[in-house]
Amino acid sequence: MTKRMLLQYPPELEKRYTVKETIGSGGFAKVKLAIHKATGEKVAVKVMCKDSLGEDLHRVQLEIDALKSLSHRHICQLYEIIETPVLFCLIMEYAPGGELFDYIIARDRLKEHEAVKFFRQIAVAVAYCHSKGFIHRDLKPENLLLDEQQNLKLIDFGLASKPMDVKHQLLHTCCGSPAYAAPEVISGQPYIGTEADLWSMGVLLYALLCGFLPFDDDNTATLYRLIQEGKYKVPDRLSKESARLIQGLLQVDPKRRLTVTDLLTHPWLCSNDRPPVQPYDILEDVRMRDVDMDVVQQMAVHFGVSLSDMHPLVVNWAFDKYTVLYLSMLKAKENGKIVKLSRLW
Ligand SMILES: O=C(Nc1ccc2c(c1)CNCC2)c1ccc(F)cc1
Repeated sequence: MTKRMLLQYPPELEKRYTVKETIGSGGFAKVKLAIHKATGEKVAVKVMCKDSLGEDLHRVQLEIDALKSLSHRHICQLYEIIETPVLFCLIMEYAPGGELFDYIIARDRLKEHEAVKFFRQIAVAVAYCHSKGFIHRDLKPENLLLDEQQNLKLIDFGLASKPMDVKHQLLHTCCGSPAYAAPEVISGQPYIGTEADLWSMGVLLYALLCGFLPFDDDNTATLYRLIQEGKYKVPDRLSKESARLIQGLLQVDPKRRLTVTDLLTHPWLCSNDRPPVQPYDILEDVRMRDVDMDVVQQMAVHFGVSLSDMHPLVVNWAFDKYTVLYLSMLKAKENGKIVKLSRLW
């Protein structure tokens, strides 16, 4: 991060948000907590400095394209994009529970029933991404956040890819975190992204249930060998069903590996009289639902325009100040909060 960036945020950001402390910093991004002034709602602002992105600049475009296309209860919602000649600012849904990684560490490991709850959420989110033609390619507990209801939100599509044919198009880039990377990814062979994501989910499930990684070594070459051998210890305390699911995902041969459809119908996910995982309902995509005209009416008063002028600005879904206001108002409403918008004029 350059010093310069910390001193000045875009006026567009300062005008409508009160930027607070840093809540995360990854490779080429810093995440700040911010308050959306109009609604008082907390948001996360992912700030990326263009000139320090270098060849990663295209990854930001990939992440933006992915986030614009994805709308799901277990994917962190994009609210607004503010771009300047030097910065990208992605205003995202805030997840107050922080990273699943910290949640596991704090408990050493999860009890089976809690792992099932979380893993079902991850499985439906990944199935939805794949159905929309996106591969995540960096599935790990650090990229899964907890919201106020302790439900998971998937973040960080910075390594995502959208091959033309998500099921068959071969990918070549070796990326993601080594410990979660599939054997075919680290061996540099062309690979199918969906299959690689399913391997990562096997590593993730193992980490949830055991509190440590199946393949781990400080020496990267050794770690790669362990992954390619695909041999790992299964602690005795794991149930047979969960061990079988992990085995189905951690198949070195991607053609023998479970698919996300196998996953969604696996006994371990559909066990203990759990209802079968609901197929994605397109009404989950807020853009497919009827517009909440009460919210649009409040927005029209706020901006001092007519309802008929306000409506097209909302359904335009430009991820601008209208999108963030509409989505923040909906979220506040869902959480039972009454938001009184002040008049801007
Ligand atoms: O909400 C986020 N992070 C977050 C939120 C709360 C807390 C943390 C991170 C970490 N410390 C505990 C509290 C967040 C949201 C979107 C995103 F792209 C990246 C991060």
